[in-house]
Amino acid sequence: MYLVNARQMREMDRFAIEKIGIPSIVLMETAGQAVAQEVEQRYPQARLVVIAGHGNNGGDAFVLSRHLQNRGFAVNTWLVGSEEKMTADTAIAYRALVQSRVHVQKLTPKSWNLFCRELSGADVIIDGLVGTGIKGSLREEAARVVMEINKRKDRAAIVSVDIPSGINADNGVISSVAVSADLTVTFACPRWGHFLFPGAGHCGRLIVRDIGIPAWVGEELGIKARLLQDEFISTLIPKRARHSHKGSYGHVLVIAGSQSYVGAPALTALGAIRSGAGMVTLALPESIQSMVVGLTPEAVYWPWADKAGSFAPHSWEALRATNQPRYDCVVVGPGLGHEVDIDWLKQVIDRTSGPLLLDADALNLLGQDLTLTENRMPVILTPHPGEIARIMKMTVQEVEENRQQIAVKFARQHRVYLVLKGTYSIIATPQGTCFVSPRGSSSLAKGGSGDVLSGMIASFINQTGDVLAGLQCAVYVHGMAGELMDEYSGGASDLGLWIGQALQALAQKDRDNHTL
Ligand SMILES: NC(=O)C1=CN([C@@H]2O[C@H](COP(=O)(O)OP(=O)(O)OC[C@H]3O[C@@H](n4cnc5c(N)ncnc54)[C@H](O)[C@@H]3O)[C@@H](O)[C@H]2O)[C@H](O)CC1
Ligand SMILES: [K+]
Repeated sequence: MYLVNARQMREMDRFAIEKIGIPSIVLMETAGQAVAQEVEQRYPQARLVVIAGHGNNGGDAFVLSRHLQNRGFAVNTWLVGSEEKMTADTAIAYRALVQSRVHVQKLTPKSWNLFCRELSGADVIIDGLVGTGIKGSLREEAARVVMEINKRKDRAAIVSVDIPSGINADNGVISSVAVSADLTVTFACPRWGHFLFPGAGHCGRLIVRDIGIPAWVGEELGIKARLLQDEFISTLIPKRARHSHKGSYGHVLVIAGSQSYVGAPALTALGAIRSGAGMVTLALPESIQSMVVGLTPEAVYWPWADKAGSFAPHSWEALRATNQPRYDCVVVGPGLGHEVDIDWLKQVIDRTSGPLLLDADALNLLGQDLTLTENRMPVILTPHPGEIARIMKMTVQEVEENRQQIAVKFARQHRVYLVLKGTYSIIATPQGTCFVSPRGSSSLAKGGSGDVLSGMIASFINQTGDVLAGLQCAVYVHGMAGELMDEYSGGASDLGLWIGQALQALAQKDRDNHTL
C-alpha cells in the first residue's frame, strides 16, 4: 500500500478525476459514505455531532452527515467557516445536506455555548474541520474548536475524517493543537502524517478505505514509499522444506561484544537463531566467550584476540585464516564498546564479503568516516535516531522531525540500506524507495531489542536471498513479536518466543489467502 504526502494525494485525486474520469464529487461521496459505514458499524444508535470546515474535508463530513441521518442517527451538524469559502464540491455536499432537510448550524460567537452543550451530549464527535489541506498552525477559531472536542475525549468517541485536524499530513507535525482521535478513517492510502510523530499519536485506530482510485495510480505517479502489511510480508516469509539441512538457511557471522556488553552478541545470535538461521557463528573477544556460550548454545564460537575485555587492535587477523567457512551475511557492532577503533572496523569490512550489517558501536565508528563502506555492497545500517543524529551531526529532534527525508536521503547518498528504527521503523533503499512498518510496541523500547533485530535481519537476508525482502521480513516480524509480548515484563531475550508466534500468524494468513 502506498504512503503519500498531501501533494501526492492531490496528484492521485487529479489523476483519478482527469485521466480515469471519476468525477471529484464521486470521490467525495464515496469518502463520506465510507466514514458513515465505519461509524454505523462501530457506534450503532450513537448521538452524533459532525463538525465540518469549508474545505473538502468538511465536504466529506457533510456527505457522511446526510447518510447517517438517513440511516436514523441523531446528528447535529456544525459548519465552522463560511458558505462563501466552500470549495465547489463541498458546496454541493452542503446543499444536498440542507435540501435533505437537515439543519446545519453555523458556529458563531453567539452559537458557541449551544455548540459546547451539543458536544457534551454527543456519544460520537466527527471531526471534518480540516484535512490534508492544512496550512501552518490552526487558526484561532479552529484551535478553540479542537480544544473543545478534545475536552470530551473521556465521554465521547472522536472520529477524524482523513486525518485529525491540526496534523500536517506530510510530516506529522502539530504546530499548535490537534484533535486526539479514537478512530481515523482515511481514503485510498495512508499519509505520512499517520505514521510520523507527534501526529501519529493522535490518530487512534487507522482505517484505510478504498474510494475507487486504482492502486496502480501510485505506480504511475512514481510514488516511492509504501506501508508494509501482513498480506505482503506473509508472501515473503521463506517456506521451509522438510527435506532441508542447516546449510539450506544460510550462515550468519556476528562480530560483536565486549566485557561490558556480554549480552549484545548473545541477543544478536538469538535473533538470527529464533528466526530460522541455519548456522550462526559468534566472533567474540576471547575473554567473554565462556559467559556468552551459556546464553546461546546453538551458536558456533570463534574467539578473537582480546585486550582488556574488548577486541584487540589486530584481532581482525583472525579473518586471514584460510580454512574459514563461507559466511552469507555479516553483522558487526553490537556491544563492541568504545575500545575498538576505526582501523579495526576498516579491516573487518575489507576482509569479509557478502551483505554487511553495521549496528550500534560500528555505526558510531562509521560516523568518523562515511567512506568506510564505499567499496562494499550491499551494506545495511540499522541506526536508532540517536545514532543517525551522531553520524549526521544533527540533533535527535531534527532527525525525528524529518525521519522520512533523512532516511531516504542518507540511503541514496551513501548507497546503503538504512533501517531508521523507532516507532514505525523506516527501511530506505539505495534506489530511493522506502517502506514503513506499522508494527511495533513499547515492549521493544528496551535495551537489547535492536541487537535481536540485527540478528533477524541477517537471518532473513540469508533465507530470502534478497536484502530488501530480508529487511522487510525482519523489521515487520520483530515489530509483530513486540506487539505479542507483554509491554512491561517482556525483555529482548523473550522476543525469541514471540518471533515464532508472529511467524505462525503470518503463515496462517498466507494459507488463508491461498485457500480463498
Ligand atoms: N483522495 C482523497 O483522499 C480525497 C480526499 N478528500 C478530502 O479532501 C481533503 C482535502 O481537501 P482540501 O480542500 O484540499 O483541504 P482541507 O479541507 O483539508 O483544508 C482546507 C480548508 O482548511 C482551511 N485551513 C487551512 N489551513 C488552516 C489552518 N491553519 N487553520 C484553520 N483552517 C485552515 C482552509 O481555509 C480550507 O478551507 C482531504 O483531507 C479529504 O478529507 C476528498 O473529499 C475526496 C478525495
Ligand atoms: K479532519
